[in-house]
Amino acid sequence: MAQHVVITGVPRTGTESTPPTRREINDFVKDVKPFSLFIQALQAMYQTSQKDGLSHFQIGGIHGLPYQQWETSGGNRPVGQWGGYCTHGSMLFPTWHRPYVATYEQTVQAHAVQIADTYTTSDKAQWQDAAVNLRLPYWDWASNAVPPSQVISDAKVTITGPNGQQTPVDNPLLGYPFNPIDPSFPDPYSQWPTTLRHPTSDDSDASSNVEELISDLQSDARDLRTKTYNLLTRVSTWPAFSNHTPGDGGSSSSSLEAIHDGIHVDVGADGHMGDPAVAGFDPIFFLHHCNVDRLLALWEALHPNTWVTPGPANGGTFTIAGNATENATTDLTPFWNGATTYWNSNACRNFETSLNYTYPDTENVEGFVPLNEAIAAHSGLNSFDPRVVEPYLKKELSWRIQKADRSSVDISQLPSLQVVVVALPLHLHQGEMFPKAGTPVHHHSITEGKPGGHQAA
Ligand SMILES: N[C@@H](CC1=CC(=O)C(=O)C=C1)C(=O)O
Repeated sequence: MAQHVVITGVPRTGTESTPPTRREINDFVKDVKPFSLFIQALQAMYQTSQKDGLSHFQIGGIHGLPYQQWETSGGNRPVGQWGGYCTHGSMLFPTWHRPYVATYEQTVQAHAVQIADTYTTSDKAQWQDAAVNLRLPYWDWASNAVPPSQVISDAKVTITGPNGQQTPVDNPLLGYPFNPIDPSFPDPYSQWPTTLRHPTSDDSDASSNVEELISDLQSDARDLRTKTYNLLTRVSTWPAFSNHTPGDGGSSSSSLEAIHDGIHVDVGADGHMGDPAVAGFDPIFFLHHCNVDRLLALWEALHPNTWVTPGPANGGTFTIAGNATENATTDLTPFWNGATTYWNSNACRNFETSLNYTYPDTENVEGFVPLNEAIAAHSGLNSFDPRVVEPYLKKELSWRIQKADRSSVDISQLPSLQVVVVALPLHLHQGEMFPKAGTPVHHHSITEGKPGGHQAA
């Protein structure tokens, strides 16, 4: 038995064929069930004792302060110059944050499942379903530089509670109230009872200056969009993509980490988000990093043959020595993936299968090619009966991939391609003008075993 929390992502239920989608925050806040469950799950994590490894405080504290061991990973004190576990300025910046976000996500979702079980409404099953499918929302700051009011300014948010009543509750997305303020915190963090964005002062009665926050994000909006576009379309090596240490033709401002740094500063200014030592305590950190992970996912899709290259640890972390070399198999501590092993970059490269989530942008794309006319014209069978057509198509159906410039692409270069044949039975009822469609029937044996054909799960 493992003596520590194991990061699995949200557990698979067995009934889902593709993993559920992480959704953009503007869309997410409008969907009553996931939003209500998310808010209540955050409340539960805030109420969990700060001594518990899965409290909001302890997960947030993996990143930087209190610079302590989490879930038995590493020793009693940092081995690198930086006391937190997060890897900054290093090749591992994008991939370290992947299991980190998954840690928060699996904890939120586990609470949501328990909360959904307490609903006494007639649509309880739908609440339970919403909990099973709940994933962390991401804040796509390249499209929507200013997050919705539920994330930055609403003191109260309205949720539908377990009795079905709409209830206004204190908004946990505005900040985390420390309970207590950790004794390791230096000034001014030792003064502030809650996380702050653009704090109005260093005193204990400081508040967040939301107008200033909005104004900073608005002035950065165009820049964020252009930089993100350039990142996806022009940056093509891992050293230049991954982190803000200039490398491989990259610059200190065009990498994923550099763009992400700007958001930290825009959101936090002199508050928690602006300082890696305490940024992980602000709940917006996880919406932001969910988007950083999405950009990694998009970049992976655009550069399927490029991945983590070896590089210096740049000062190290709680567990990584400052002069170490990191690569795709370096342990992403403290994220255990078993009793004695940790996640590494290779293990979480395919996030859909390893951590059980997807993004709207990377979900399966589906297209249909009707075969009726071709079968009628070429087969000479005089029938659409599947028993007649199936053996014919097994023998004759072929496909190839061609680019817009008509050059062909080797099918083995596109492992995700799946061609399947589906028959749609039509029934013409008496007196009706058009036939009604029945249930589609798959004929997987037609394409199975051929390159790009049906792949058994
Ligand atoms: N220190 C970064 C901003 C920053 C990055 C982080 O990764 C973080 O957690 C908090 C803040 C900068 O000044 O640009």
